[in-house]
Amino acid sequence: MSYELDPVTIGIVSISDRASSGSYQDLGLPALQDWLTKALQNPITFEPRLIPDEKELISQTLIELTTAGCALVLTTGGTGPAVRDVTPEATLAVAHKEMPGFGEQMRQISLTFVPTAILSRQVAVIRDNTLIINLPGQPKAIAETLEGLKDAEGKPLVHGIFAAVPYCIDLIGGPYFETHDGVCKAFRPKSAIRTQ
Ligand SMILES: Nc1ncnc2c1ncn2[C@@H]1O[C@H](COP(=O)(O)OP(=O)(O)OP(=O)(O)O)[C@@H](O)[C@H]1O
Ligand SMILES: Nc1nc2c(c(=O)[nH]1)N[C@H]1C(S)=C(S)[C@@H](COP(=O)(O)O)O[C@H]1N2
Repeated sequence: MSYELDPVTIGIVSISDRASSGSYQDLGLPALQDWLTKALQNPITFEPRLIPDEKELISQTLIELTTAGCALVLTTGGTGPAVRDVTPEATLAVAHKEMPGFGEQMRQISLTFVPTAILSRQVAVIRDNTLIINLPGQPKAIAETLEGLKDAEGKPLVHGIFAAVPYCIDLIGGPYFETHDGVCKAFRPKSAIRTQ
């Protein structure tokens, strides 16, 4: 590689009534940060937020992170059918464009792990130059949905959603995300691959 890696700012948002009030330890932010640090070659600045399941607060937080220059915002939690689960509504409220493929693929991946994957209403949207993606709240679901399912030799059986994230960010005018192929191979058309 003969070029400098772009620095990237990533918002990570854990949405949980109990973790944000201290009833249990938040495992969402560490899981997001660990996976992204493992998967990306770029220098990363994280913007972490731990908030309760309040629609207005979630929307405000997403707007704030978009304005702060995050190319990517990943949320975890609050995507289910329970009364307090409002993350998809809060995300759609700040959307300029919907990206339904991410939610469809995540449910597809998660169904290989748990039959209740169909209960997750997760969405992905674009606001200005930021891609915002909802992940389920179970901390283990974070790596599962981002990375997908691999066989014993590490060959992908179901592609994780992160494979499509770098090219999406290229298309909305963000920094060039470079992954570690062993964790997650980013897919780009040949014409979009940076060589210098
Ligand atoms: N931030 C978190 N840290 C640790 N575990 C979590 C977190 N968020 C969710 N979980 C676990 O995943 C389960 C499903 O997540 P979900 O988002 O549906 O939470 P919940 O049951 O609505 O409660 P809460 O919002 O208080 O976390 C939780 O019951 C909890 O066991
Ligand atoms: N990969 C994966 N996806 C998953 C799960 C899981 O354990 N692993 N849990 C499911 C369950 S039980 C629910 S209710 C929905 C919504 O979860 P959330 O409200 O925590 O976001 O995500 C689903 N998706």
